[in-house]
Amino acid sequence: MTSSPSITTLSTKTVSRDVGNGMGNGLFATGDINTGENVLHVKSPFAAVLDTPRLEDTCSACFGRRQLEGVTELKACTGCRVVKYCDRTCQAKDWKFAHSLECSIFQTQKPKILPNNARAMLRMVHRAQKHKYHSEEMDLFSNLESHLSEIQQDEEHIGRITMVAKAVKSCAKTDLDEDAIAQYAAKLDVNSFNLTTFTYDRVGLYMHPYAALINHSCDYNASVGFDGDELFVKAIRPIKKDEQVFISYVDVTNPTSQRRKDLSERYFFDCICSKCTAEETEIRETSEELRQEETDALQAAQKQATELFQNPTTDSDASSETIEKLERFLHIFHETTIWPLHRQPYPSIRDSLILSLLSAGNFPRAFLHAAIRYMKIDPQLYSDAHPIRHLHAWVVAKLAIYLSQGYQPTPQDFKDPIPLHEFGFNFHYVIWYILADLTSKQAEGCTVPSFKKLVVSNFATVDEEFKRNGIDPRNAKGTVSAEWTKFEALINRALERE
Ligand SMILES: C[S@@+](CC[C@H](N)C(=O)[O-])C[C@H]1O[C@@H](n2cnc3c(N)ncnc32)[C@H](O)[C@@H]1O
Repeated sequence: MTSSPSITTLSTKTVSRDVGNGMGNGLFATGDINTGENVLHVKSPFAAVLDTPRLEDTCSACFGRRQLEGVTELKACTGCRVVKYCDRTCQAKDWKFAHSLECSIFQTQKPKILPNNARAMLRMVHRAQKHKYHSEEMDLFSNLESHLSEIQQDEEHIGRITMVAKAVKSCAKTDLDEDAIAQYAAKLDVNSFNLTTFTYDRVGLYMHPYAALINHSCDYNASVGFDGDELFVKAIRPIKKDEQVFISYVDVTNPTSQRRKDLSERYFFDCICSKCTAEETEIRETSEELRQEETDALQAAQKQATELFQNPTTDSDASSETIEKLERFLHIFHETTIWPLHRQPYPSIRDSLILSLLSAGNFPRAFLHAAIRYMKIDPQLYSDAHPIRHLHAWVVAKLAIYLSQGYQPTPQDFKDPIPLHEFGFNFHYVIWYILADLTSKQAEGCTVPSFKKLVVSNFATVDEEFKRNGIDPRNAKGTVSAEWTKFEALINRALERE
């Protein structure tokens, strides 16, 4: 059976229907959808909550949107003092949405703060009881896959679900029994999204039962992004009428075996997409072609990398030991000479290093690695429209702006493999070029509206600055190209020293 949703807070170019072959329901395009177009836009969540550490520094109504636009100080709810808001507008919005139903519970729980999934369940249980959901949303939620029978086979998993169901039952004002609440918990596990800011930093979890109908493929055709509490699913490549819409549930830059493990552990299925099948054949063929010493070098590097992942560091660990360790691992892969820059775990280690360098305030070195990622790695991993491609370009431009605006090098910076004063290119032309390129790709890009606005307004400022100095880089193609060549040479030099 096909059905088009009539939920007023949702607009979409899809219908849901049974897929067959064990996938359950899925979403299918009702017409041709171009790259960058909205496949689905949900204006109001079923439930969205912040991760516990983010309650302190992120608004619980706009999830950081207005902070990224300039609001600086958050005010705590005077009732529970657990959630914080930009101002009265954000507070009133969340009070009406669900906080009026949970504020007194948060007060009685103090100083304990319920975990994010329990807070999301409280919201769902209470809003359902107050008939705050469209009946169709409730029906969709009821029909979602919970995988409870599989979860029951796993003692640790069912233990976690039961514990959270008990916690919610003990504090919620509800007639639902613990088993029914456990169903909510299981559905949340299988169907929720990572809630992110419009610059793609994770801040919490998000649930909407129509968006949850999108199935996974490692060769996906759509991507998910958030702008405050609004969800956008955009076409990452053209989607034909009647084609199924797919997103990626896991990091598909990981090898097939890792993806399969991640998907079966959280979503209980084995992926048989074209990418998984093709990669298996490719790996077998490549390993037959490699000489023995190349295989040995790759295996040694892989072994050391595996050891790193057995002792993972937190993403933004700024300690010098962590930075040294991550750099050592980059060096191991570099030394093999045949490990591609874009093959995992090489790119993930660089991502962690960039975050650590940013937290440690080492901006010149963070810039070099972010530039390597933008120039050499992303084009291999992501299509032009992919939001990660846009985000990483934005990070390079932002760091370049920061370094060009009176950044004072620290004594540490002078010890860097390539110190800032040796960068040797004109930042302004490179910033202009990256932002001009990003701006020209906005229509087909899969980023969300606030991100697009940020890029366009920053480009306008940089362009204005040039014009004030009597220069239009559009008419100085030779200079832009010469500066870009120097920038590329710097990246190559940094890579040689990896
Ligand atoms: C977020 S739900 C997607 C909607 C789901 N098909 C339903 O009918 O409720 C995730 C679940 O859908 C199924 N699923 C998603 N992608 C799949 C795939 N590529 N192959 C098999 N099953 C898939 C799995 O059961 C998974 O746990």
